[in-house]
Amino acid sequence: MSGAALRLSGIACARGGRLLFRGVNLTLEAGGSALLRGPNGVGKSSLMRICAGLLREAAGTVERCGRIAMADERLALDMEQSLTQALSFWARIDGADTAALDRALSAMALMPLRDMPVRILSTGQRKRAALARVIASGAPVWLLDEPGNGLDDASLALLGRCVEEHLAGGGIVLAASHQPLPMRAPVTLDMTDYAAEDAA
Ligand SMILES: Nc1ncnc2c1ncn2[C@@H]1O[C@H](COP(=O)(O)OP(=O)(O)OP(=O)(O)O)[C@@H](O)[C@H]1O
Repeated sequence: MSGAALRLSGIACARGGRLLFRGVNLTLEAGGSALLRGPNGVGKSSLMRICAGLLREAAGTVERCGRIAMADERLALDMEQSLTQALSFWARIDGADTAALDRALSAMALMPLRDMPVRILSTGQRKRAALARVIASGAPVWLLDEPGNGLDDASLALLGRCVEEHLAGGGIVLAASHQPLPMRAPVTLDMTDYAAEDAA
């Protein structure tokens, strides 16, 4: 994963014709992590989507080196399939092999649930499944939007271990969260510092 990077320069974001924030600069190189903080509606998810290339920036530049995997509130797993089948769909797209998927399932303590239909999984189990997809992808750049939502203490600790291993292997993690996350010394961006005057 050496060579992974995410570089934001002078990023501004407008939604619904309203300028939300501007002037966001952030450079993450291999092994780097950052945490986005700030109140509801300040634009954390919007910035994540700009980083993923899912939303166009109103100004500035985004430089991405390495594939990106994102986990947000959208589960994007087929409810009618078993957890393994649903994750295998993405593993094929991501170019991940069965061993990588099994490692990700184990990392998120999902092995006992692997044959369960996605629709019966609990909130926290679904969140762990979404994280397993990111882990299995092998993408160096992880974008985690509220990854701790619904996770109990044990699952949060699992997430912390996965993040640590990913960073140690030269990966990059950008997370947005209202709750403390088990990340060691991330760069912290308070998005209120970048709020546009006309943002409500
Ligand atoms: N598709 C859209 N069209 C117009 N406005 C939008 C759209 N999506 C989001 N917004 C607005 O953009 C603003 C920022 O939303 P965003 O989800 O980025 O905030 P956030 O900081 O992640 O909030 P939260 O802490 O609640 O998750 C909000 O005011 C929201 O209503």
